[in-house]
Amino acid sequence: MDHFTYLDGVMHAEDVPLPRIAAEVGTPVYVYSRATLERHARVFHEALAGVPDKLIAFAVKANPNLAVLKVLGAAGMGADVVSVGEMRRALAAGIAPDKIVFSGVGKTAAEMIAALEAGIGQFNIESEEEGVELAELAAARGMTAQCALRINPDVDAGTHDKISTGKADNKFGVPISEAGQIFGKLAGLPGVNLRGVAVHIGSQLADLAPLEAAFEKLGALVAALRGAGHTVTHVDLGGGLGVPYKVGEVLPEPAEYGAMVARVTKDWGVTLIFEPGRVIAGNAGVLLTRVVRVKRGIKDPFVIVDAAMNDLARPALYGAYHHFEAVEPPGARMTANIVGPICETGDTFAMGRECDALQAGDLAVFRTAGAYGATMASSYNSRGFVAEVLVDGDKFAVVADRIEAGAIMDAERVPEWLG
Ligand SMILES: Cc1ncc(COP(=O)(O)O)c(C=O)c1O
Ligand SMILES: N[C@@H](CCCC[NH3+])C(=O)O
Repeated sequence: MDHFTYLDGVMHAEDVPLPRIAAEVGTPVYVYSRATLERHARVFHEALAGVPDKLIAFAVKANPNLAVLKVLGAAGMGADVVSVGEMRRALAAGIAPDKIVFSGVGKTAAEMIAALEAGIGQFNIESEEEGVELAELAAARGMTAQCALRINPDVDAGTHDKISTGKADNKFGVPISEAGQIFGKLAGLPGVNLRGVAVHIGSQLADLAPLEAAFEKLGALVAALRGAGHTVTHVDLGGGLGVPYKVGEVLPEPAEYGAMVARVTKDWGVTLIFEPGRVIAGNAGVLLTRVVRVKRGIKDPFVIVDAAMNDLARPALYGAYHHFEAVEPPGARMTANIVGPICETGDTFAMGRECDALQAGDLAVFRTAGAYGATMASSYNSRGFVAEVLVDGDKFAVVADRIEAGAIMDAERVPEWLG
């Protein structure tokens, strides 16, 4: 049961001390553990031992760092991508095109053409309109796109509203009530081989019941489609398995998820596709930061760190909890507001949090930052982009350079007529 514990991975399983990384690379910096990424890939794979025919495609959006993708690709994973940019990254990391699945509600014609030309394994079509357009693009090129139809099963995943994707009023997939009719229409088009269905109901799921409900609905749909004379060979069950963010928090283990999937799908006779993101990368990374100063507050002091909402957006965006602790715990504790330097009150990681007693200059980490961390960074307040480091036993490498604060990008122009 140690797959996602906090105290191994970057902080303890690797031999490179975080203070050395801070000294050599500077802070803030994301630090990922190769050993933990590989272990999570293996644990997830082993959890699905009861599923004979499968593709596990890492959700690139969770962590598109090239080195991370390379580690996961070498561990046997394919890629779930939602843009041509993610597709290019997966390919550059050596992931074979036929192990790439393209999801997303707004694929442009240019993106679909690029993915057709790259020969990706499957398009997850999110609407009738998209299916018709893809069919035309493929047929015009004498190609056949391998496709699944993404279904919106109208199941409440019980997660944060902003990352729920399977309720009827969410923008994803086609309503399950119309799925049979839309499948029939698209299956008849030249240019597509509609070979299955797909579902993804949301992220950071703390309970298997909504997933099971969605999968049951999908199973019934597969039976109905076959009853109507369609061939169904592939079903994509998406991602969504949650991870613990709080010490001691208990979430469904991958093994429990795998057992449920094997039970629900045992008679389906299809290749199953999985798109895990957070469960693979979340607890394989931390955001390493330094305390700039501690400011007296009316109630609790403000611990001002050099990381901010532009580096780790989840607390500001979803009110998300990230465990915060000193790299070298002083023993003493304090209650503090943990904030970044950005000029918005939203740049707050935690209010009234009990944590290690920290002083200016101390190093600390936000845990569980390997997924939806660096990938959601921005340069707001002209802070530049955070660096990323991969640790592997007794060595480490910078795998994404810091873009310095206030850097003027090649892409930026001041028109001559401004004088
Ligand atoms: C289509 C799709 N697949 C996979 C994922 C990965 O989800 P998670 O990181 O929760 O496993 C997402 C994000 O929620 C998604 O939108
Ligand atoms: N960005 C979200 C997850 C979104 C999942 C993408 N479908 C998070 O940080 O929790």
